[in-house]
Amino acid sequence: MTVIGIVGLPGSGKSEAANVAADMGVPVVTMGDVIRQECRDRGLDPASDHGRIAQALREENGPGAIAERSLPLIEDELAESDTVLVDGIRSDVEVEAFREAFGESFLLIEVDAPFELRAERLDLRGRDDMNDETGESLTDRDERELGFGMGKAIEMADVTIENAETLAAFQRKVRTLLREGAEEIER
Ligand SMILES: Nc1ncnc2c1ncn2[C@@H]1O[C@H](COP(=O)(O)OP(=O)(O)OP(=O)(O)O)[C@@H](O)[C@H]1O
Repeated sequence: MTVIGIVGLPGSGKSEAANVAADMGVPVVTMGDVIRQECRDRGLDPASDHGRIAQALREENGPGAIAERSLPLIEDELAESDTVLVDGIRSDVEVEAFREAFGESFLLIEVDAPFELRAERLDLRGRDDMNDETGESLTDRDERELGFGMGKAIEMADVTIENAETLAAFQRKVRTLLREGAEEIER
């Protein structure tokens, strides 16, 4: 059994790593789904209330709340598949929740790409890499994510995958790591 978590700054390539897993038949549990479900349970619209409900869940049930609520979803997938990938980890507290639940079977992967490449890939060009739709610059977004504890989560990673070359090269690295990581833990 292997549970693989993915961390990295905005635009580093976390979703692309999850896509590789899905293409390999590895189920992907997205922690955002927990928040979207909670929005619906509270009669709210996930599109507009996602951020507020994520914050409310953490305030009401502690900083590990979203990780805790994703555990049953992961366990359901583990009933069918030896490896499951978890996308959406935002903090060290969440990493600790997964380490507690899965012990040595939890492998944390960091995806890393330089700021300029992340800005380019997120199509944020011009002054201070501002996103015209949200009015938030990539610098601000990085700071917001680091404020949640993403920096500490990244420091806890077991493996780093660099994503500074082509998408095909990155996909190859992720495929290799998904295969080798699983084998290593089974040994
Ligand atoms: N090596 C690469 N070459 C070119 N484009 C890439 C590469 N890696 C990722 N991208 C593209 O960059 C964008 C950001 O990648 P992705 O969505 O995987 O990042 P993320 O870490 O999930 O970001 P976020 O935190 O914003 O959800 C996507 O459009 C993706 O297709």
